[in-house]
Amino acid sequence: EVFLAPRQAPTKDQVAVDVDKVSIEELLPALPMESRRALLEHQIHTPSPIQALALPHISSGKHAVLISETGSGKTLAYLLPALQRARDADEDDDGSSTGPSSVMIVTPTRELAVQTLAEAEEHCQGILALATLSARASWWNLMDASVIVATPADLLNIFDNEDAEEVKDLLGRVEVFVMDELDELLPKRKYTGRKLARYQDPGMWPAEGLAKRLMRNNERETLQVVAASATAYRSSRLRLEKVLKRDKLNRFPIPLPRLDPQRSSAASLEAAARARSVVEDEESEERRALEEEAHEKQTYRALPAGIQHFTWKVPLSGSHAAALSAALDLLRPQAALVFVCPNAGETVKSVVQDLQTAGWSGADALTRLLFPDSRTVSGKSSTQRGEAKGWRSANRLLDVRDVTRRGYIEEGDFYREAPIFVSAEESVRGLHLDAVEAVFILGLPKTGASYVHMAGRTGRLPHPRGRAVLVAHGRELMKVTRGFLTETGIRKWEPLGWGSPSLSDMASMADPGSRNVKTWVDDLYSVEEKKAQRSEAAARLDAALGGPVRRLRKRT
Ligand SMILES: Nc1ncnc2c1ncn2[C@@H]1O[C@H](COP(=O)(O)OP(=O)(O)OP(=O)(O)O)[C@@H](O)[C@H]1O
Repeated sequence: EVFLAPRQAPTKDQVAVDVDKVSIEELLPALPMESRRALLEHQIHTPSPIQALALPHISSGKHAVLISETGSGKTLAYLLPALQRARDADEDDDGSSTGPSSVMIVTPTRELAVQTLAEAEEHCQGILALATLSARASWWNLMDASVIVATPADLLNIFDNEDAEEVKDLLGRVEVFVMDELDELLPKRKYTGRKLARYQDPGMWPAEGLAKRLMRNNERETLQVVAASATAYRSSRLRLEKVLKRDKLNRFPIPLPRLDPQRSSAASLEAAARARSVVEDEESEERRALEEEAHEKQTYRALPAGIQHFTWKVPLSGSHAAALSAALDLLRPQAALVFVCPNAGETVKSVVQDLQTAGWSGADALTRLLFPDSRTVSGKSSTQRGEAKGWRSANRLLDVRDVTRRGYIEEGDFYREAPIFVSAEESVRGLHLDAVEAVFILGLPKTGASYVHMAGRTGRLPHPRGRAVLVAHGRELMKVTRGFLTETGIRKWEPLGWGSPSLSDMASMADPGSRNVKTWVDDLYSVEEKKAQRSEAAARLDAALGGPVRRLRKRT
């Protein structure tokens, strides 16, 4: 019944944005007018906990690894102070020998780069020269840019075709280097592409190559490194630190200061200040033992508390898409994201087709949009092939953002026309789509971290409520609900429903005039499927015992 209740209006944040004594302006006094206006437009008044910690820390030029829940505003937490620092550096610049200062932000996908760029543009119009993105940018755009947002492989590819001196010039201007989604940029696994990395040793990720090149070519004393992710676990941090340790100018304190509101009781500005000194103490601390990571994972909550987690059990013979359709009918989200895991036995395309058949006219694919080689350093031919694709996807992403913007979706819209975007995990890493009220994950996610990033596409600020539904077979569900506990910090997945009706049934149910969802879900699943399952179980037992159970009993 809970799930059939009319949708509740999102209530104000319960995810502890209780730093309401402070405002972002107080934390960043030199915030320019454009930024203030942009914040007001997005109804951003009080900083989120990570912002309360990060804004003063980063604007003072200190390095940082930002770790906080998905959708908690990490982007603004690094963007606002980074833009500020680039401006300040420009003002201090006595001669024009070093040229203007710039902020370089690298992301694992072009889509995320497009989104971050759009956010940066809102906050720096007219103040900094130009923000740009390598995928579309010519070399001259890049040379002029104050903010560069791109994937590391794109940047390395562009650098490769240019004069080394000019590249040195460009890198020499970088004042703040940001790695968004650190664990995706520097994953634990090794790069095992068919082609050897052209720039560095085999096994190196492009982000590593870029960081090394930056350190070699940038002589600024004040060069600042910031990394961010909800799941920046120890292994990714160590990998980054290993690169930074090699800096000839010794600019980076190891371990890097870690900003994590959950580890500091940042409930007020005083607490945030206390937390900052905790962080500074940490800089001098010895590297911790390996158990720490286990402990960290155990106590760490990478997803906001406003997300409810559900399971939907698919029978072995049933289809995930049909189960998804039934689950959608129960939850009726304003907009939804669906992830198809590789082991689900279904593809994005087939799921979209099945949803369309079942009457979900708003279903559409949002996948394989990303530049295919954006994650590894690779050969040129694939780069060129990816170029056009990358652009189509980037533009499409902006359309998708509009479609899912709250306010564009009329409350009264018939729920079967709601936008439902079907995708694969990596395409949507880090993206913010506003009205996504529910996320459906079909099949078994690879790791707890990938569950976190998929489920984290809902319940994001400023509407921190959402639902994540894992649609999978019984065994897979068990694996998740038992095995992912430590990585996700989720204590319980509530069962939402089970079974998968035939798609033609779903289609006939798509008539808005005749919907008593609860009744037909009960009819379809509870009675018929349960009966079928019971006889199936009996048959299995028979087989295990070498004959029908009842007859055995009769004989004895
Ligand atoms: N202080 C705030 N109050 C309300 N909304 C905010 C605040 N800060 C950011 N937001 C909004 O929250 C949304 C999510 O922010 P953002 O994309 O930066 O999350 P994130 O922490 O980077 O998440 P992820 O880990 O999934 O990448 C954005 O649309 C942003 O406008």
